[in-house]
Amino acid sequence: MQLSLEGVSARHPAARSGSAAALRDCSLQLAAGEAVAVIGPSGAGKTTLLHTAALALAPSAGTLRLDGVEPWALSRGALQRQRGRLFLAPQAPPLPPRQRVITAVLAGRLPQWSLARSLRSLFYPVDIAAAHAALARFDLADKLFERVDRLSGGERQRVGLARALLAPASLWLVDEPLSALDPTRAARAIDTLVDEAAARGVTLLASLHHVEMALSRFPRIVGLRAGVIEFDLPAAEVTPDRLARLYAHHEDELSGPAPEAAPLAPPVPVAMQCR
Ligand SMILES: Nc1ncnc2c1ncn2[C@@H]1O[C@H](COP(=O)(O)OP(=O)(O)OP(=O)(O)O)[C@@H](O)[C@H]1O
Repeated sequence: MQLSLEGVSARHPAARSGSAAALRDCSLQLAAGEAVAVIGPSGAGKTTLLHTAALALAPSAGTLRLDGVEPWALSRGALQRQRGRLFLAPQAPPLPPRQRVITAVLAGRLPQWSLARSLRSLFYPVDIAAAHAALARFDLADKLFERVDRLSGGERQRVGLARALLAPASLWLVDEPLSALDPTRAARAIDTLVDEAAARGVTLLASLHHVEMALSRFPRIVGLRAGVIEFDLPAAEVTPDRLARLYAHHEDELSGPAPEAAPLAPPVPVAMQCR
């Protein structure tokens, strides 16, 4: 899927109406199948950008297009269908605590299921093999029937990512997928996401705190600071000098969060595919 933002401004998903824009005059084009990482210091607007691209948040100015279509100009039903073509993995996946992992992962399929099938799957999970395979890609196959509230923060985060592999989406928007993962799991998780997106021809836009991981895994890097795109470059052209300017006064964030030490951000409201 192609994603196009032209002069887009937006408020943070948890902000009250009337508050200042967290994303300002942002223009960005992603071709179908492209993989792009967004980096920048805390508060730069990465979450706001991803939620805007995911149609969870209407721009306060500018134009957003998906495959040339302006979703916010469509009827409510058509907008909802466009949302069904996207997958947003928030920093803290909104997983109901008593839910089984299999149900949480199969929820990725909701946009393509009828109401009857969705309800049936709550009690008699369908496509157990697909859920198992998706979890296996994130080293969680043994957690298939575990309850979500018995998982660690890192495991919950990986369950949220495994959902992408079941979603009927052609654009994945992944917000800091590594914050609760140790370095080895973080590398495996990001490799899985990038590889699976490439294999499926899915467009991938991911925000990452871990700059080295972004530069080594993504061909194109967008640097965001104070709601403004500072650079949009091939990874090889993101020099230490550019990074120093992007992270000025936030130098401690340049090496990424300490593994396992970084708490998950509190969930922000997300427009979910619920029936
Ligand atoms: N709950 C809130 N209400 C209003 N404004 C907020 C709220 N949370 C954040 N903001 C504003 O939105 C800006 C962008 O926040 P956003 O979460 O999009 O940045 P980010 O780059 O994802 O940060 P982080 O890396 O810490 O997750 C912040 O600098 C702040 O000004």
